[in-house]
Amino acid sequence: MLARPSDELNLTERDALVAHHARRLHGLRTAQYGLLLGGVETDEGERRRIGRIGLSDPDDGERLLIDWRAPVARPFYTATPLHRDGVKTRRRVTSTDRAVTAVHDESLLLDDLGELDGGTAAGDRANPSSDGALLAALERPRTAHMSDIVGTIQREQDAIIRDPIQGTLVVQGGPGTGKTAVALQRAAYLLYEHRERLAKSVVLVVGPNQRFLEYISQVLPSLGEDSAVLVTPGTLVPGVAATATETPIAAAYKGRLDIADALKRVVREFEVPDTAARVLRPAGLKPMTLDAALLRRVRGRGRSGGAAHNAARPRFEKALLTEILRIEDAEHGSTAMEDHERRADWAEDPAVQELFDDLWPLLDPVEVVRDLFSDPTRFDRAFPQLDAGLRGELLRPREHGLTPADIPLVDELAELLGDDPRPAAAAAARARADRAVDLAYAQNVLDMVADADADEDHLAAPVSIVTAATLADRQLAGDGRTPAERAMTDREWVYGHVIVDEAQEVSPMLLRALIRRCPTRSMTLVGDANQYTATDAPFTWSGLLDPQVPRWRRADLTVNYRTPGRIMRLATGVLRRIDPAAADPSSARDGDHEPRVLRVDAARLGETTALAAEEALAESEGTVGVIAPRGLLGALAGVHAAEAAQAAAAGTSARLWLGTPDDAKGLEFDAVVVAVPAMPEPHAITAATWKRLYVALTRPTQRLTVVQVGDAIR
Ligand SMILES: Nc1ncnc2c1ncn2[C@@H]1O[C@H](COP(=O)(O)OP(=O)(O)OP(=O)(O)O)[C@@H](O)[C@H]1O
Repeated sequence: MLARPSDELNLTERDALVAHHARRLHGLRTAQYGLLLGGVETDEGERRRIGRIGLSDPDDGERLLIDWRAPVARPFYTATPLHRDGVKTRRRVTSTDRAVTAVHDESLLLDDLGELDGGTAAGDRANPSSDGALLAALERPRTAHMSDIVGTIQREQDAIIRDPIQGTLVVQGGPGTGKTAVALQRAAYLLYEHRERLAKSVVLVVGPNQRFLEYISQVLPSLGEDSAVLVTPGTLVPGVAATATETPIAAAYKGRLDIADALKRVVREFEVPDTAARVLRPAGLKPMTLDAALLRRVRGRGRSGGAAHNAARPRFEKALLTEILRIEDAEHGSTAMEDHERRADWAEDPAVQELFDDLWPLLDPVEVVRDLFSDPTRFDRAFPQLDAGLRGELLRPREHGLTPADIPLVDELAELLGDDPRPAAAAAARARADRAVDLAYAQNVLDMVADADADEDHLAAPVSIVTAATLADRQLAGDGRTPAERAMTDREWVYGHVIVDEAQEVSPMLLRALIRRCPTRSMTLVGDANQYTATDAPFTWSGLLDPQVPRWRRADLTVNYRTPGRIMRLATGVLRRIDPAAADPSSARDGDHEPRVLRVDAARLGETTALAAEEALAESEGTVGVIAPRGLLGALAGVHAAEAAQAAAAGTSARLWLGTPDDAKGLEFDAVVVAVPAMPEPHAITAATWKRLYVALTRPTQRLTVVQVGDAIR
C-alpha cells in the first residue's frame, strides 16, 4: 500500500475511530431491549449468561454476558436431554423492552424431567411444544415488523445460522419454518464471526418486494448490526427504478440464462454493422469511400482488446483514423504534418464524428433495454424464431417502464458496455490516488476467495476472474459514508456475503447478477420449492444452481413455527396437489381456532370477503391479512381504507393488509382471510395456482377464514 500524507492518515484513523464508537453506541442502545436471553449451568457448575451482546465488568474484566454468537453460547441453543453438550439446566428469559416478563427453567438431566420454578417441563428439545419460551414467542400478536428469534433459536436452525461462510448454502423449508428468521440471524452471526471482513465488504440481503423489506427491516438493527444492504430484484441496480409490471411468461423468458448470449449479440450489432460500404464526406474535401473489407478490419481492431463496448470506443476510433490516413496517403501522397496532428485534425471533422457515433455509438444499458423490447427489427434479430405469442408478450412501447425482470438485463448490459470512456478518463487521475487504499481491501476480498477453496472453474464462469487490481477499481475510497451506504450506490460493489430470501423465485439471470456481486459465491439462499409461482414448471434447486454454482450444499428446515397444526391440515390438501409425495408438514403448535371455509356464489365473493375481514378484525387484536386475486382487490379497497382511517383517527397502526398471494409471500398475519374465485375442475388447476393458494393458506399465526366460490379448498 502506498504511503499517504500523515494528516490524511490521521483523518482516516479518526474517522475510523468515530465510526467504531458510533457503531458500539448504537449496538449498546439497541441491545438494552431484551438484553438477557437466559443461560445454562454446566455439569461442572459453571453458569453462563447469554445476552444479545457480550459485556464484561469494566473494573475486574469479569464476563457478565456472553454474546449469543460466541462458540461457548452454542449449547444454550443446541442442548437437549439426549444431546446435553455438558449442560445440566437451561434458563430462557422472555422480555418486553427492558422488563423481564417470564423465566422458563428446565433440567436437561433425563432422570430429572419435571418442572423447575414455574417454567416448562423439560422434554426432548426436538419437540418444540415442550418449550414455554418458544410457545410464548409464537403466540404473541404480530406487528408490521418481524422480530428476531435470538432467544429461542432451535437446534436445526442453529446449525444453519452457524454454518461456515464459504460457498453457497441452500436452505429448503416449508412455510413458516423460520427461513427468513434464520437467514437474518445468520447474517448477524456472520457479521460477528467475520467482523473484520464483512464490516468493510457488507452483506447483501435480497427480498422479494419493498413491503417484505419493510417487514424484515428491524431484525438486523435489533441485533445491533448495520453492515447490510437490503434490496429487491427491482432495486438491485442503483439509480434504475423498475416499477412496471409484465406477464409471468414474459418475466420468465427474460430470466433465462441464454439471454446473456442474446445481449452479447445485441451489443455486437452496434459495433460497425455489416454494410457494403460507407461514404465519408469530410468538410472541404472530396468524399472518401470506406469499403466493406475496411469496415470489417476496423471492427476487428475495435474488438481486439477484449474491452467492454464503450471502453473499446477509443480503440475503434484509432483504427478508423488509421484507415482514413492510409486512404489519404494513397490519394494525395505524403504530407508534412505529423501523424498525431493529422489524426487530431480528422477526429474533429463533424463528418468523422458522425461516423464514429454511427459505427460505434456510446450506449446506455437502460436505453438498450428500452430499444430492444420496443424495436421489432432489433428484437427479432436478438431473439430469432420466437413463438409469436411470446413475441407479443415481450414487445412493448418504448415509453413502457422497466420491470424487475429487466434489471438483471440492465446489469448484464452495464457489464458488456462498460463505462463511457470520456468522463472516466477525467476521473481516472483522481481515482488513482485513492486506489492504493482500496487495493488492501481488495486483497482482503480475494483472501475470501482463497478461503472458499474454490477451484478455477468455480470462479471462472460466468463472471470473469477478479484480480486485486480490478476489485480495487470497484471500491470507492473512504468518503465519510459507511461501507453499507457506499455499497448501496455502487453497482459494482463486491459484497462479502449475499443472502436471498424467497430464493425459489430467483431467475438464472438474477442469480448471475448476484454472483457478479459476490464472485466467491459466499451465499445463503433460503426458499421453498413448493412456493415457486413464477411458472407452472416444477422447481428444483439443482435446476437453478448447477449451471452457475458448481458446488453448493443444502440444509432443510422441517418444523412450521407460524401456522398452527389445525390450519396446516387444511393446507396439506393443497400441498398434495402440488406434490403428492410431500411429507406431512409438522407444526410447533396445534392452535386454538379451527379454520373456517365458507362457500359463496361468485357474485357475493367480494362482499362476503369484506364481511369476513371485518369479523377477523373484531376477533383478533393483531394483524389481519386479506389475500385475494388481483381482480377482487378493488372491491375490497373500501374495507381497507375504512380500517386505515379508523386507525389513523385512534393514533394506532393500521392492522389490515390487502394483497394478492404473490404480494403475501414471506409475510404473516394473526388472522387471514383468503378469497378463492371460481376455479376449473381440480385436475385443470395449474401448478402455479395451487402454489399461490398454498402460500395464502399458510400466512396465519392464529386464525384462517377461506371464502371460496367452488370447492377447491377442502
Ligand atoms: N426459533 C424460533 N423462535 C421463535 N419464533 C420463530 C422461530 N423460528 C421461526 N419463528 C417465527 O415463525 C414465523 C415464521 O418464520 P419465517 O417467516 O422466518 O418463516 P419462513 O420459513 O420464511 O416462511 P415462508 O416460507 O412462509 O415465508 C416468524 O414469526 C418467526 O419469527
